[in-house]
Amino acid sequence: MTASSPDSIPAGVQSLPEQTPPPIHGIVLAGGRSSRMGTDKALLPIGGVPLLQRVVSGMALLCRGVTVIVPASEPDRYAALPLGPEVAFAADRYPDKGPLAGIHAGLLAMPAECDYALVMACDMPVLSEPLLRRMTAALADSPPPEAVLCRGQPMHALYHRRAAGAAERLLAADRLRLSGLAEALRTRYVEPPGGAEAEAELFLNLNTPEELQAYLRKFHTY
Ligand SMILES: Nc1nc2c(ncn2[C@@H]2O[C@H](COP(=O)(O)OP(=O)(O)OP(=O)(O)O)[C@@H](O)[C@H]2O)c(=O)[nH]1
Repeated sequence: MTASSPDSIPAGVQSLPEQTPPPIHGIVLAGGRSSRMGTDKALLPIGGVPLLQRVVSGMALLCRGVTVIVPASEPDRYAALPLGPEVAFAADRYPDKGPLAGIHAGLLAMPAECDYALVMACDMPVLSEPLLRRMTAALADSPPPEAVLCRGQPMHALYHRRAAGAAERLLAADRLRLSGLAEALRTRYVEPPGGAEAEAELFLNLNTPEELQAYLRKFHTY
């Protein structure tokens, strides 16, 4: 290539600019029974703010809009929380089928401008921008993945809106394991930033009073 050839890179530019990552919608699962916690996990006060509100605020900073997925029997469960105008609610279409039903409903409710969603659980207090960047970089693969998971973690993961079809087939067959969704898709796995030892902290979720107490003690967020 000569300096005057039509496809030459202009002087001073070392490489072509990186592709702009596609807009990512945020989906937060907030159904479920919280039976191990004994009280609604979404409303646990962390530093005085309900956990769902904290998760949603973090997602709103990183995502193009956020949808909270609630049980079909209680569509207004969190309507009183001040979650902000960019936050929508959608209800499960398969009641009482667990997180897979929440992912399915979320993917069907995505706005047209986004093809991928970041799926989080309302009981996961840690949202990692470096991990999200690593996952969105994987979307440039050819062919593009239908899901990007950090190791085998089905939450804090990206799913293409097309994954709703695979989720629907699994739900119809009553195959509710979340790992079944990643297995049914063209899934790309990435490593956690900070290495394998960072995984437990990144994917911390608060299921029991003991886990909540340990989290509050560690991060001083009473
Ligand atoms: N939309 C939706 N979200 C769900 C459903 N079941 C669980 N979730 C969410 O998925 C995430 C993981 O849920 P789990 O901890 O496995 O289940 P849980 O019912 O919340 O809690 P346990 O009763 O203690 O098992 C949490 O964010 C839940 O709010 C469901 O049926 N619908």
